[in-house]
Amino acid sequence: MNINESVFFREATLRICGSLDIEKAMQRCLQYLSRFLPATRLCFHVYDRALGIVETIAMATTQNSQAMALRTPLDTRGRQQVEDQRSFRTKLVERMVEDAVAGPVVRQLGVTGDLSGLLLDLALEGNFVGTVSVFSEPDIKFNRHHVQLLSLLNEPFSIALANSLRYRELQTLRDKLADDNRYFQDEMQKITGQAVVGADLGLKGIMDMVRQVAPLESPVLLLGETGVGKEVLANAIHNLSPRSNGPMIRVNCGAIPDTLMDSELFGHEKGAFTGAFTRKRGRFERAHRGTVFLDEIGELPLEAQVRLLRVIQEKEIERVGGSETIRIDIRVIAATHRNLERMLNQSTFRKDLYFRLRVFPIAIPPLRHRREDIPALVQHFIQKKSREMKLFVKPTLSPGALDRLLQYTWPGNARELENAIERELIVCKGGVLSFDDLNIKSNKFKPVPPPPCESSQDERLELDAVMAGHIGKVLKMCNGRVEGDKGAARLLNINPSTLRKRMKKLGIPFGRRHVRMAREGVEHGEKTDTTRQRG
Ligand SMILES: Nc1ncnc2c1ncn2[C@@H]1O[C@H](COP(=O)(O)OP(=O)(O)OP(=O)(O)O)[C@@H](O)[C@H]1O
Repeated sequence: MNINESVFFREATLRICGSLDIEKAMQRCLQYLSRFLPATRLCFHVYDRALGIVETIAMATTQNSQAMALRTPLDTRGRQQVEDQRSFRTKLVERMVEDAVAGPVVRQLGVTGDLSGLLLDLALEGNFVGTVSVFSEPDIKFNRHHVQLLSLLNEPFSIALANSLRYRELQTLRDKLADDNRYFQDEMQKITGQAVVGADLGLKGIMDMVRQVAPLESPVLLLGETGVGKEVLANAIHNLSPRSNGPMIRVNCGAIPDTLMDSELFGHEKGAFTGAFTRKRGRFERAHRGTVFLDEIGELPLEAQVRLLRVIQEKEIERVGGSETIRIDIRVIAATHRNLERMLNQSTFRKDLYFRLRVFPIAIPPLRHRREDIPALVQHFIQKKSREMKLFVKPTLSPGALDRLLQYTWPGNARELENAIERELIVCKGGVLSFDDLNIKSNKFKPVPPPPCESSQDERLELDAVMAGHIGKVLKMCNGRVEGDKGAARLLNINPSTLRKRMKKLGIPFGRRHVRMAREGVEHGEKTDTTRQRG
């Protein structure tokens, strides 16, 4: 047969390099080759020199093709033959079954019959990549002419095999990453999926709200002093939501330098700025199909607030230095210990963003207003810290220790309690915990110091106290009268029965009792506050 070698080369190359799907490429190529050679099978193999193992990574017939990882160990003779043949590029094997290398491979593949074979060692830029083998039809032998024809395809076969190996490696890495990801998500789940201590006591009302909002897509704004458990509740919302199998990505808005904010949140393309050596996905992109937890949202600079608003509204981002718009499916939970309303007035927080985030606000009370949670939190932290510190004997509390803990006002909330327990475990070396060092005397029943931030937390969080004080003042002005033209309800512009309900809830006496107390000069705001602090 007269063959135009350049046409043969071009057509075979187009087929073997025409698809990243190596199975498809091999089958198309074999179908073409079989017009010129008595070829029935085409295989790619790699050789592990250290182990003396031939791995067949794909095999095609003219009807089908499959990727595989079939490993054939060679005996000493086979290994020696591979070494001896290193300098040969193409080899004609008259009878495959009798060959020290091809024989075991053919048997491993389950191919029978008296076949001859062509083996072509593939090299790219001087490096050995693997081997391609072509099996003949039974009882038909390849000849020198076939060897020469197949040798023309060394380079395209090498490229195809190298690409396929790279692709396979990428897939393995991708599977491994996905597996790691699943593992870490599970581990995170174990850590973050922790029970919310106090869920049935001091945080009962809060947990009711969490359960209400968790199944929805609505943004949630968690408010509360530092260390009060905002992140714990953000995790609880995520874990109870339909997105619980997706990622929960936390962004500490106060910890990212302004200059890195955009690239951290939205990611960047390779070369977008000095030091951007690779493409990086931002936190929003990573949170796709999950939840993004924007902690310390009050710390976000104004410019970043504008961009955040756009992401929340349009659910799409652009990486820094990129032009592609990427759609993202995220649910947003934000948290802050700051007084956002005051920040609105000071124009340091955008109104539009505030109203977007504040769809479902949850204000978490400080620990001093839910002392009933302290015993369970103490046990929880003792267990957690003992585990972390690898203490095998569970430490116990000395008599009076719990009382001391209950009397303290915990300006740093659960986090401060956690730290106090860790400190005590270190000092007591895992023995009996007494908390003698806790400065309770000076702290006991003192007004709670404002948290270390520019806003007054108590002012916002003790809304009930403010409300009680205001209602008390108006009642005084109205001589204790609730209803009528000169009643407090009219001045407060609410329905009298609503006012009574609220007064009852806030513990404000009405009727004769109120008049008597007012005469005695009892301020409702103070009364409510003191009651709460001791409660
Ligand atoms: N109800 C709770 N149950 C179990 N652990 C809690 C609870 N509340 C707080 N903690 C623990 O206390 C520590 C502080 O909680 P967390 O980080 O959630 O507070 P935060 O309000 O987010 O603080 P910040 O405002 O400083 O970010 C964490 O170790 C957390 O696990």
